Amino acid sequence: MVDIQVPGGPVERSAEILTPEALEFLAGLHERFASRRDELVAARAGRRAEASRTGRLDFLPDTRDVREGDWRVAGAPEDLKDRRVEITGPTERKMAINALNSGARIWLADLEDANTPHWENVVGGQVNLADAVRGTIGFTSPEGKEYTLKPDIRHATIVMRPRGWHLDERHITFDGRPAVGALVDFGLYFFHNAQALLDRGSGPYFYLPKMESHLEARLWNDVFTHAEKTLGIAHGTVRATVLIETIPAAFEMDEILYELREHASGLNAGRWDYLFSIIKYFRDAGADFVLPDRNDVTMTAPFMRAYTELLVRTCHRRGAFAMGGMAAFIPNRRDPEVTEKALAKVHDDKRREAGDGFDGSWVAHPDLVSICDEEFTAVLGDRPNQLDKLREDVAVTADQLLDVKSTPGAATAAGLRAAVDVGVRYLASWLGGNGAAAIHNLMEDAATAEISRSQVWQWVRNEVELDTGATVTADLVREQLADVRRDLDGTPHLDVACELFEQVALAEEYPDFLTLPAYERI
Ligand SMILES: CC(=O)SCCNC(=O)CCNC(=O)[C@H](O)C(C)(C)COP(=O)(O)OP(=O)(O)OC[C@H]1O[C@@H](n2cnc3c(N)ncnc32)[C@H](O)[C@@H]1OP(=O)(O)O
Ligand SMILES: O=CC(=O)O
Ligand SMILES: [Mg+2]
Repeated sequence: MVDIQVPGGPVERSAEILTPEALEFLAGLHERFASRRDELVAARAGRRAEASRTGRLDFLPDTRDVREGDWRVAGAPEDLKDRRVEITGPTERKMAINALNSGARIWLADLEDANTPHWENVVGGQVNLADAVRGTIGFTSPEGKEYTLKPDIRHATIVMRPRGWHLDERHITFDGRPAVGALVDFGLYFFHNAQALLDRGSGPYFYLPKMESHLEARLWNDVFTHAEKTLGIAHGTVRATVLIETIPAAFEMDEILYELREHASGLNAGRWDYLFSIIKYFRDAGADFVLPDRNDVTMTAPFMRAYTELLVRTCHRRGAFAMGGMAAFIPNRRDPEVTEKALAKVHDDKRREAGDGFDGSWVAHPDLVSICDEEFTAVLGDRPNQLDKLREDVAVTADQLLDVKSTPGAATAAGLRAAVDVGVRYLASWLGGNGAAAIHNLMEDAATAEISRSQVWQWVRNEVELDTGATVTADLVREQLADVRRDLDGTPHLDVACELFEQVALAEEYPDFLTLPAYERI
């Protein structure tokens, strides 16, 4: 008998979610899969160190048969055939309703980049998802505004994103060991909703983040198969879209789809974590891997083009959906000038993706749904997707995926200041329970904040010279941090945010994820 404890204690409506049966189901997942997860996460460091030492990664020789073989992923269920617009957002109650009502085809219900895993958010997110699945979700704002699902419209199909493999959930323990965050998020959602979703003509659909190898995808596939069998749900009911958002995963797109082929729906070009991963992977590999200011690195940089072209090519060859990523520009309903610029940038981004062959893309805000829809509809016409656009013209090499040094742009003092400023502001927001925030009119979340702090770490390590002639040193960063702290005086959680920023941007030993030390502080 596994000893199941919930040190997180009761929160609003937790009794509906943390039922004895649901906890037993989680214990079963934990027993079967937690140690494999530990081994896979531990294996990441060795591969990373070797890539950094050699400055190389390559397609795997052992899986050539998979890359060259003729196989396809499972067909799409009806409500995943048209994915031209997907709105992402946290599972907070009001935003959940707004997302479902937004006109987007899909709502990526995010327990990951956009979520702080406060226990209230973890459980509250599951409460909101269960109500959303059943169509009963409602909310009254403190100002008295009523939110309900609009009648007579198609509500967005729910695709839930659990945490990545690296995070624990310490508010549930099994034999004294913290639960695996990803298994808690997946397990609770699947346990409570898989059958209810099927009864409504949908299904249990997932986005899978931050994987670094096809073996991690195999683990997810085994989790799905076990969960389906345990609850008597037909094998192959789950559909998963995998974010290709780490540099090693870009070398294993075929293999990842192959492992999940009975459950796979597609791949997504998660551009922000991808940039973070490249910096992280090659942070100590020398000047060839040093990127310019974050805002200079656009999707037209050669290495980003190589990545997205390869993703579309790989997906369509396998009958899988190729999903575009997030333009970080967001409108500001109080500032028409900001809004106009944001809309133009998002138009450009979605137009490029639709032209490249993507089947749909992400938006961060309801006011952007119509733009993404317009750009994809202009290319798709009456077709629900463009899986038939095979992109046989594309041939991408390892060198192209790793060609960071051809990225135009410069490392500037303003860029350094922005990285410190955004990093601290985001951490303060995250600590307060908001994992996504509008900062200087850009959407910031865990992935974009990872770029900021990793870039600072890399610039210090490589003694990068800025446009002003100054060399980036830990002392220079500390000066910037002191300025930012003065600017933000009075911001909730500022002291801890600054301490954390210093830790994740300047520690000699680079922390793998900023959310790991940050989780210790909530
Ligand atoms: C790298 C990646 O992983 S990207 C995916 C993860 N990131 C995300 O999902 C971020 C999603 N976006 C957001 O969280 C928000 O848009 C933010 C935090 C960036 C900005 O939010 P706000 O400051 O509230 O924006 P704003 O004030 O313009 O919102 C206007 C309305 O739109 C709603 N809204 C804004 N974004 C969303 C969204 N993504 N989903 C649903 N509703 C939304 C707000 O709740 C608000 O509703 P109301 O008028 O009923 O009060
Ligand atoms: O999850 C998406 C990303 O860009 O990161
Ligand atoms: Mg991401």
